Amino acid sequence: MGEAELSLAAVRDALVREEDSIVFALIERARRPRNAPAYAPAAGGGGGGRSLAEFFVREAEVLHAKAGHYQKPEDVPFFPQDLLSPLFPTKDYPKVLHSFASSVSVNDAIWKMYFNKLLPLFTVDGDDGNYAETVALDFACLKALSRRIHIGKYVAEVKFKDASQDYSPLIRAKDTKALMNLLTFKAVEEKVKRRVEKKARIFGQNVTLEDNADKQEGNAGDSECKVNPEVLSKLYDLWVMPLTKDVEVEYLLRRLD
Ligand SMILES: O=C(O)C(=O)C[C@]1(C(=O)O)C=C[C@@H](O)C=C1
Repeated sequence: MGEAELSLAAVRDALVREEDSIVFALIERARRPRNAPAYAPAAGGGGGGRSLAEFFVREAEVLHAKAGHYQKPEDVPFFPQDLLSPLFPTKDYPKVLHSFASSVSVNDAIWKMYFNKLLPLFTVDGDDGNYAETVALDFACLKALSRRIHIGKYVAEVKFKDASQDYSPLIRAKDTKALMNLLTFKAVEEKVKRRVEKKARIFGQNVTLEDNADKQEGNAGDSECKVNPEVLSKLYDLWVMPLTKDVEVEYLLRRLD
């Protein structure tokens, strides 16, 4: 995101676009059952006692970093300590955020939320043995969620630039609660929840060529959807938006350093 694109409308558009990636990633993961053994600490097998899921994400991030990923402040690795510099030339992205922006991360909270709370809500109990495919799908979900949530850094920068006279005293006073209130727009949050639920309903239905007046796009019953639309609204309400706001506050608290 460059300086010219840095307006609240543009950043909110970026958040809207990320909703599609999150909904599709969840739909893909929901094709597989829970597959609990993929998350249990593994004895042997080259994972050093880690679960297959953790092993996969660590190794995938090493590859992604070598290829030049994680250069932008919104692309935050889950295991930054393992990463090497890119092996290929990377583009210099315009630096529109404060220099500490890359170190703002809530990925530990995203990791716990995804595996402990979200996964049981949208996958069915069961084990089909497709563990490698399953953890690759988890990685896609984690990446999409993390990216969306860390775009909060840009939201915070725009809000600060637009009203630095309101934010600066709260930042100096380290008043986390007042900062949280100032950056919260309840009406926007309601719209976001309704929109993601609708996207899950539309993207998650089976599309056929049969002419059936009861089943026009957007009218599929929730039980026919590949991911229950209410899970999306809950995910955003309980975790995605609160974590985005945590990123915003964390960024703002250091904005005057
Ligand atoms: O759109 C904003 O103003 C944001 O800060 C983003 C967001 C969100 O996560 O979607 C978070 C806080 C606001 O209350 C509304 C929405």
